[in-house]
Amino acid sequence: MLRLDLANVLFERIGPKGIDWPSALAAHARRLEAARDALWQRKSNPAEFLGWIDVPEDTETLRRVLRFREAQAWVEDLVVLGIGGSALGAQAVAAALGKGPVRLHFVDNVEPEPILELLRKLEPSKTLVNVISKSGSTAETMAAFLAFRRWLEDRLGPEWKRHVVVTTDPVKGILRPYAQAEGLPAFEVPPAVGGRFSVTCPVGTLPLAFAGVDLDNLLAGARKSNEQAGAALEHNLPAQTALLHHLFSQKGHHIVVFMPYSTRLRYLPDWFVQLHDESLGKMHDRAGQEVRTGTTAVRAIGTTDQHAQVQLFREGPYDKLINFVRLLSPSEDLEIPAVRGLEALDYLFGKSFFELLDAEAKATAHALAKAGQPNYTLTLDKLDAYHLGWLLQHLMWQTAFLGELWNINAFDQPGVELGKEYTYALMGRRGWEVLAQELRAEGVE
Ligand SMILES: O=P(O)(O)OC[C@H]1O[C@](O)(CO)[C@@H](O)[C@@H]1O
Repeated sequence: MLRLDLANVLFERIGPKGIDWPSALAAHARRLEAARDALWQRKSNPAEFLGWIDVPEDTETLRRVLRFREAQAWVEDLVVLGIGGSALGAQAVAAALGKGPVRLHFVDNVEPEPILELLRKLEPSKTLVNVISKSGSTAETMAAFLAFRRWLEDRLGPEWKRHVVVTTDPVKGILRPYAQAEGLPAFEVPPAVGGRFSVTCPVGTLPLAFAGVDLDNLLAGARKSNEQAGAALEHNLPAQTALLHHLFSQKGHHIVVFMPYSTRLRYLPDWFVQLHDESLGKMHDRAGQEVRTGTTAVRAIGTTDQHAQVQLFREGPYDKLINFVRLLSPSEDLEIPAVRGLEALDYLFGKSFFELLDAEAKATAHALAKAGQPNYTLTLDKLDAYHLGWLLQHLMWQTAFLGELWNINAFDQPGVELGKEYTYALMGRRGWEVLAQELRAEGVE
């Protein structure tokens, strides 16, 4: 189960900063129901970018992915060339559930030193490169592809083609025709699925197949979230958490801390940050009015960040809503041993590490509540593919519901374009000479 514990957002627990949940839910019932119905109705229209709702149903594509993985038994290292939504989902799930033996590497930056370090370490004949770009135009990913393709060809000759697999849009961009011309295997990012919503399609499943993740259960978990997202409000978890975010943003809580108590989930906040920020930080609403929506997602990991950020979360401004994620059981546990001479630590003797982790999560949530800092907890029975798939899809639904509540398009990202265009100009790309001149006049060269 994925459950919501909202005790620490209620008046009774956190005082005047809190909410009266039953009344809030009743007051927003019609809006939330309208949002739910609108999302389900619009999903068949590709222009709405709601294709991620149906992707977990597509077990046929998953079978193709798994067959491809089985046919590449020789792979020892898989290098993912992708950025943002084309890397973060697979990275988060692989860190949480990856079993090996294939080692995964994510190249999502263009800093030369780490790329060189990786290239020096890899054995080309045992390496498969998965270039992932929906648009096929992202400079970082394309630069990495040019470098890895050359590296493979220099070392393997014409054999390099066995070592590349492409994941891109079925028609748009330059990667699809290139893959066809070179005879490279290629998988699709469905046109109606944006990068940050793509973890359950081959963008995520192909690398995760090499990481040994139980993908049938990952998709089954995502389908469970779909079931909830279509349900009546009292069972509709994403509608409820979206409402929490909406209510607290209205109260001036413009920061959302996403804090799983798990090192295995250490990359999940990175995935959430892109999902949340790129989807919800918008200048205009659907009617074209300037609205400047959004709350800023912040990454944190429990218990680690108790010793870095919790001071601020407790005593700093009342501008945050903290979303804890807590596991209810460990996959394995370790006893903390008793040691003579260290009796001052006897409160730990004989307890387990999981007990300590759990106590710290509850203690921190309550300490924040005592200070009037609103926080809620999503609990997962355990960390497995099913529950993680459920959580990922839940967070996508939450984002979609918030987009509806704020009347914005949660599925585009116009704000990143100008920076890309300036980069083209600075790099001397053909066709961008005028912009390059403008930049020079503005002192940017
Ligand atoms: O898959 P692509 O097209 O390379 O895009 C990578 C990322 O770049 C963005 O388009 C914008 O930064 C993200 O939305 C996306 O996840």
